[in-house]
Amino acid sequence: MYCLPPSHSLFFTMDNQRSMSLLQFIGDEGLVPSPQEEQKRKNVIDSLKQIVSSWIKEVARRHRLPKHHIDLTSATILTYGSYGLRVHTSVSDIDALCVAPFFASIAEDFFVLLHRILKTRPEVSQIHCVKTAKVPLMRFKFDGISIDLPYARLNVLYVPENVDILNPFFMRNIDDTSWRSLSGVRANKRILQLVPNVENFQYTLRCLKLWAKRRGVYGTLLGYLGGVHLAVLAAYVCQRHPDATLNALIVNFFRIFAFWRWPTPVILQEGMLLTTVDVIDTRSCMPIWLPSGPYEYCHSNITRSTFYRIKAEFMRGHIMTRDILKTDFHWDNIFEPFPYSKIYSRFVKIYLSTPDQCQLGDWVGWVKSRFRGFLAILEGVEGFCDPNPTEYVANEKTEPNVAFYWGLQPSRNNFVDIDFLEREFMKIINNGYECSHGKMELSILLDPQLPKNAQFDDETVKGRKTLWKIIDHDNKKSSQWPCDT
Ligand SMILES: Nc1ncnc2c1ncn2[C@@H]1O[C@H](COP(=O)(O)OP(=O)(O)OP(=O)(O)O)[C@@H](O)[C@H]1O
Ligand SMILES: [Mg+2]
Ligand SMILES: [Mg+2]
Repeated sequence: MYCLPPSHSLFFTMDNQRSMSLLQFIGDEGLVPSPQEEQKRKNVIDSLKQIVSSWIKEVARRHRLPKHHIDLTSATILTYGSYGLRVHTSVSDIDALCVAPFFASIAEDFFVLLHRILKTRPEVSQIHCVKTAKVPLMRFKFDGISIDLPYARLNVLYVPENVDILNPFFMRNIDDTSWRSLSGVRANKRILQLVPNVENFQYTLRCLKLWAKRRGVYGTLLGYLGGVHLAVLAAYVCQRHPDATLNALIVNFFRIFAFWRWPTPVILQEGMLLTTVDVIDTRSCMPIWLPSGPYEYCHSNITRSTFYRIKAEFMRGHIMTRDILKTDFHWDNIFEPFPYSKIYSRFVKIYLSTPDQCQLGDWVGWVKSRFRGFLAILEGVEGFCDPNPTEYVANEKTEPNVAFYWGLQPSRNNFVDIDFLEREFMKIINNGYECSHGKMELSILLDPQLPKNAQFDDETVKGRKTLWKIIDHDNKKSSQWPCDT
């Protein structure tokens, strides 16, 4: 238990020092966007609000609503995700929910008309629709910033600009898709209401997101933790330690979750709303409550292997942070990139390419959205697999490409029926894909066969090698949630 004897001033000094050096570390890492970057994001959101305001008038006209209804009607944009929690970095996406009145349909008015309007805007590029996901959305760049734009309809004619979607009035008789789309906004709002000190929570979450990315355990599509999972875990620690410093919150995070008795669900305290008997989520080995409704859980693709990896990382964090008097303590070590090439001697390489650069994003995004199925097959064959979320690009190849290297355990005979794996994975990929196909090749590599200059561990990352480069995970990712049908 991280508990300080009040008289022990050395503990307080060390605790404060570590908090200060962590704040310094966050600053040095450039995690917090500059005021200019923030202003750019605000401008983008204002523009989106204007676009949906005039779009909804046009929709009302097309539906032949009476003139006074057309004058009255309105739609808005609500931000959520890491931007809504104010824990985004300069390369994070903006998760922006379009909320409109009941008469604007998702199939025609949102995915056709609004799509057309957005497509003609000079600021918009790379726009595409993800219609078959649990949370259907449009994804595009606006002035270079990635936007996820899902859609919800409320049973009203006029949606106030800052509509309070925690108010049951607005949630009456809404359809399932709208409910799911609204749950991200609702969850964010509840989290911010439930934490005792929002600023402490935000700093803690920023640190945890960086830690999870560096340690290779960030990304729902790969079976790891997403931003929303970490937000709830961070909020849980903040609730239990309302007066703790930043250092103490991080220390407590590792301590609590290193010893958590999964699958006991992580549930934020909020009065007597929940009874654990009612809400146990039996499908996930790491159930984390989504605070948008009493029976909702964060969606998760965690597998046996990734569960093991995440738990090992919690324990590593605990062991490294538990001793407040440790003299050679440096935050750099906690956030050290996971050294794949030192840990694993075998890898499965997933190589994806397209003839054309502009097809690559869609192809890679789709294949990533099918990783869950491939992971299950690979785990069945190999027993264990560590899906390193980092995307690498082979610059020596002429075709646009992305490669993944997932760690495998040593095997006695090293035989893997790669053709079988490739066939099975292709079956999963082919199911439902409508755009033009790229190439997908699987191979098994032993450690010495890794591309010499790939940035696999901390030393090479610091070495800034040029032949292979890492695509920034934030920048290049396709959202974990929407593709996950
Ligand atoms: N697995 C999930 N289960 C439930 N809700 C999810 C899940 N993944 C995403 N969401 C919802 O969508 C929002 C945006 O997801 P997104 O993938 O953009 O992550 P994020 O929290 O914004 O972090 P990042 O900074 O990586 O974008 C989340 O905050 C959450 O409300
Ligand atoms: Mg996001
Ligand atoms: Mg997103």
